[in-house]
Amino acid sequence: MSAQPTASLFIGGRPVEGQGADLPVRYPFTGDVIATLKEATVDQVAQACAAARAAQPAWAALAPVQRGRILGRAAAIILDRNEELARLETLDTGKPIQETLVADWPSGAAALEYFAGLAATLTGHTIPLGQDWAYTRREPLGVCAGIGAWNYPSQIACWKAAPALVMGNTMVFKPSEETPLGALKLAEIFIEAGMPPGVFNVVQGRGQVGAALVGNPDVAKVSLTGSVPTGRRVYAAAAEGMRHVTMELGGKSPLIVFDDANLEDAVGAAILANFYSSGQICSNGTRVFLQEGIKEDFLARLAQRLREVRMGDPLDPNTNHGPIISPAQAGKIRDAIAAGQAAGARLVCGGPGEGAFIPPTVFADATDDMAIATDEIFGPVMTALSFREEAEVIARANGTGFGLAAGVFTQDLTRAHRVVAALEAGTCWINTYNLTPVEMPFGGVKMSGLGRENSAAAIEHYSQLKSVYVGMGGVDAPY
Ligand SMILES: NC(=O)c1ccc[n+]([C@@H]2O[C@H](COP(=O)([O-])OP(=O)(O)OC[C@H]3O[C@@H](n4cnc5c(N)ncnc54)[C@H](O)[C@@H]3O)[C@@H](O)[C@H]2O)c1
Repeated sequence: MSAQPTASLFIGGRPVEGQGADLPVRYPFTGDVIATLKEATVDQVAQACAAARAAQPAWAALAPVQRGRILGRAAAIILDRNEELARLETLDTGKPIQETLVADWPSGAAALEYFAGLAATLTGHTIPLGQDWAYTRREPLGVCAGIGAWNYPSQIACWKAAPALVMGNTMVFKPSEETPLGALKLAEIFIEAGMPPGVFNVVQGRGQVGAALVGNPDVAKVSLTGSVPTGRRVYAAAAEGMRHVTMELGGKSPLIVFDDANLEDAVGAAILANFYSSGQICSNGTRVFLQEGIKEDFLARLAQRLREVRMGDPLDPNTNHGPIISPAQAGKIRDAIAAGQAAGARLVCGGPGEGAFIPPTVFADATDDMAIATDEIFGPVMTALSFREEAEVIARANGTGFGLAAGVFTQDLTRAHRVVAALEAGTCWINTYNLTPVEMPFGGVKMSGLGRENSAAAIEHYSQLKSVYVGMGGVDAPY
């Protein structure tokens, strides 16, 4: 099984071979090497940034509707080839094909379509000042660097490229070293859709290639999806050059289930909030707070439904739980499971699993200070905590440095909105979980990040305002 691309990088509208270290790409299910890429050297990162800088003025000078049209064509190509692209995404990530067919490229295409439509609506304001007046121009930032995580590689590339490009910026994108294949396809599709060379470039490599990109003097903005420790480093490096940032980082989000909730729906949401994509989702609600009266019923029903999980070959359409991205990540998840057991939490179901697979794992009777309740595991591990009262659960839900997402299950309308208003999280769900339509802003507060992706809000993070004061009369100088 091979997924070898034409070349490792994409610079100035064409595939270019990397001149750096080898980057083997393994299919997480078998561990087989399906492609061997080469990292970009620091010089090649600079070439990609120079190509993006050279392409930017002409790209920005197009009418917005022309840029939108190209993004729209790219979305149509993606949707047309969704099956082939989903297969590649499954090989790259190990995620079940039943997920990649609906959640990865289709979500990327939706972002391209959304921002394509928004393109022609982006305007400044006029400000009346009596005789004089002022206006604002919403202008691009220049070259934007995008850096991705491995869990949703193609979706992340599209979510970053769409608002950036539609605003007249150009981009150099570095996918995660674990999942380098999808972004190269996106670069090809953009060219096929009529995008000028140099508008979207791809470089490959590990953290130090990302660092070279962040520090490149041509780069005006950095948008990172990754962990909090990486986010801290990238934000600090970007600050050196006063670069704009968007930070989509990790979480340990609360999912609060009150005793009046529809139990079956809440159990379903807990499954989606913990085990979809083998739990490798930033916004997962991994601290599930259960009101005391329903705790045991909830856990019993959850364990029952989890028995129906089908782990196995990700390319089998019946498989709904795939392998973990890498042996290193599986090892970290197993360490977290062992720490939960050592700390005395009750293992309701699951456990360390075998090889690349870790089954849906549920801990109960945990306390807020256990590592399984404080640290992001980024795997299929849910921690159930019990609570008595609303004020108590709000305080405990907020008792974390993270603030990416949160969910509330209750039939009480006023309580749902009251609790959500009190939660320190950038993205909240009431009576559902983990839905991230392109129409809705997505992002975190506190250590989980800065800026927003998706929706018109994303445009603010890929543009800057120029204010223009227009004098309509004489100039009255003091001397
Ligand atoms: N908020 C979100 O939208 C979102 C979405 C998906 C994943 N995540 C988070 O991502 C993490 C998992 O992904 P990961 O393990 O790939 O994250 P990571 O932080 O290890 O790596 C993210 C990216 O940053 C690059 N990188 C590493 N060091 C760098 C440096 N010094 N300078 C520039 N780039 C550098 C990596 O090569 C990779 O491309 C989890 O914490 C998860 O919650 C967040």
